[in-house]
Amino acid sequence: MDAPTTTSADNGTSGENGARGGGGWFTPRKQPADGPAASGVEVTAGEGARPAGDGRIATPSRPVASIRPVGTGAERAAGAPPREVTGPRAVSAPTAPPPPAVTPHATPAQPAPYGGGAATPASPPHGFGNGTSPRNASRQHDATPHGRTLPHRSAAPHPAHQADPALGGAAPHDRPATASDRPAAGLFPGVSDHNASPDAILIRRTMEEIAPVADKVTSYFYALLFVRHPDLRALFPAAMDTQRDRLLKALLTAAEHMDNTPVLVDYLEHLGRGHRKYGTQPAHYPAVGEALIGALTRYAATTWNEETEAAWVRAYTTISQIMIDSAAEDERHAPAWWHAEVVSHDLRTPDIAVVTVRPDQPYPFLAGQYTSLETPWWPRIWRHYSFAGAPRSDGLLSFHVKAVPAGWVSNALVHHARPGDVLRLGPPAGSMVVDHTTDNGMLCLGGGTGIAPIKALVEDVAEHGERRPVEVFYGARSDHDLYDIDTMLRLQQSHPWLQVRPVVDGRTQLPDAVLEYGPWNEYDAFLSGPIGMIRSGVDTLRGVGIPSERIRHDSLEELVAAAD
Ligand SMILES: NC(=O)C1=CN([C@@H]2O[C@H](COP(=O)(O)OP(=O)(O)OC[C@H]3O[C@@H](n4cnc5c(N)ncnc54)[C@H](O)[C@@H]3O)[C@@H](O)[C@H]2O)C=CC1
Repeated sequence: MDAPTTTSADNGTSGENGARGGGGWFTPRKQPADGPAASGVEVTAGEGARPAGDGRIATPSRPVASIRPVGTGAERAAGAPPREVTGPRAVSAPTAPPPPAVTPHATPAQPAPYGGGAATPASPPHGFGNGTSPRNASRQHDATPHGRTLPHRSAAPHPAHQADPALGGAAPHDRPATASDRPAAGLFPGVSDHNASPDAILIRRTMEEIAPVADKVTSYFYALLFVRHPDLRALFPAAMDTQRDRLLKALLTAAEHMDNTPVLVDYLEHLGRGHRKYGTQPAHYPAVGEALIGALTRYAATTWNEETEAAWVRAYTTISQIMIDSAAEDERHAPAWWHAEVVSHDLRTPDIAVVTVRPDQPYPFLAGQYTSLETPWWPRIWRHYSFAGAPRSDGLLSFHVKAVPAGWVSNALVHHARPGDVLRLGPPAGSMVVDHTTDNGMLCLGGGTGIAPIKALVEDVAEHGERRPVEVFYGARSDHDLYDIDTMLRLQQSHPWLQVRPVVDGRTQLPDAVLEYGPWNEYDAFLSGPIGMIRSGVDTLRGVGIPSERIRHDSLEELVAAAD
């Protein structure tokens, strides 16, 4: 799953209503000179195109000429000139999968053409705050010959983060809490326009306007993208369902945290690194940016004007640059993905398997993190799975997988994967990790297969030789579903500081079970499991006096995406 947040939340879904699957045709307000009309095709809300014939051509009001790649951060640092890109059509066809989840792309090397001023390294978008590059503001940097900066970064995953009060909870390692992680109270309930930058206000207004037609916006975005760059379509998964939802969520996240530079930069850097496994190249970013602006132009008609467009171009340009730079930096010390051979497959129940793999090269991660995983049966469909153990000396990695109805990846892993099969793994992510700088007690709630990262945390504490109290509540629907209880009880036998309490549904459910024990106000809390459990768990733990910033769990949004 993903970064921790302490907010209670909805299920993180959006854009699911209505027109999914591409109903209708859409008519643009204007027809650009070199858009789909020029190529004789018409954009639909689906994912393809057909020959134009009745004038219903869907494109942005004008080409987004400023959205252009400038190469990798490494190239720029080496003094390489920006690539020659004259407009949307000049972007060369990519050779590998483009960005799945995210939005923006482009780079700040040329003035934005929309009257909003230039988005250049020397003149960063004010939407990111006070004339300071978001990258500059977030951490220490090395100056490059071009005046841009590159962050210091180690090959290892981030250490545990301290809480970020801006999020009301643990700081995100990978992504900040999104609007969808919050109780419904408007699109950006935790955000006020007071003190917001002008660009942030404009962008949020756009997001508010498109929210009711989010699914159409997303479909139209992909239609524009694939019409203009048909070669990109084959590089996305055959089924775009989850993909389409992720776009808007990424936008919401970026928009919500537009003025929270450290949070935004952390999120985008993670996103940039994560996109390497899709084969995303700098040249893909302009293509996506053009499609994004085209879709917003079409569906944010009320709030859209030159000023708003300029704000989006600035924001997108900066967002893209951060992602491109972080990918380039990551490339210096980590592969884009790992191959991992299945070495054992242990079917614990008819629908739960413990799958152990051997990566083809060292895989550094922290206990409590998760990875993204692709099976050979469903190419380009990636799902998140938490590591079910702390790093091992033999380098093996284990995952607990439950096959869920209609879950492509989970069913493949439980019912088809066998020793010898080769999977692909993305980079580690997530910050539900142990803070070894404190000796606070740890209260851990694991529901169902959510026990996997809890087991990893326990092993991590054991390996550090700490004697802090660790209390694990392991929830399951029945005795039979406590598929890993033997392992947990063995750990308890070995470690006097560990208490494991199985909680089988009945008189009480998992979060409520903690009320019979305690006090917990001196504990750090870790929640892992179904979304409903995490939501009610957060409420319960706050209720017993654990401050929000000491409650950690993975992103609810990613948990939704992981649920198949
Ligand atoms: N890092 C993480 O957060 C991880 C999350 N997961 C997620 O955990 C889930 C596990 O699914 P299953 O094994 O089928 O679990 P499940 O649906 O059988 O639930 C397990 C237990 O969680 C508790 N629970 C479930 N829903 C609850 C609710 N609404 N309120 C309070 N307590 C509730 C109950 O005690 C239940 O017995 C999956 O959705 C998976 O994606 C799995 C691994 C890691």
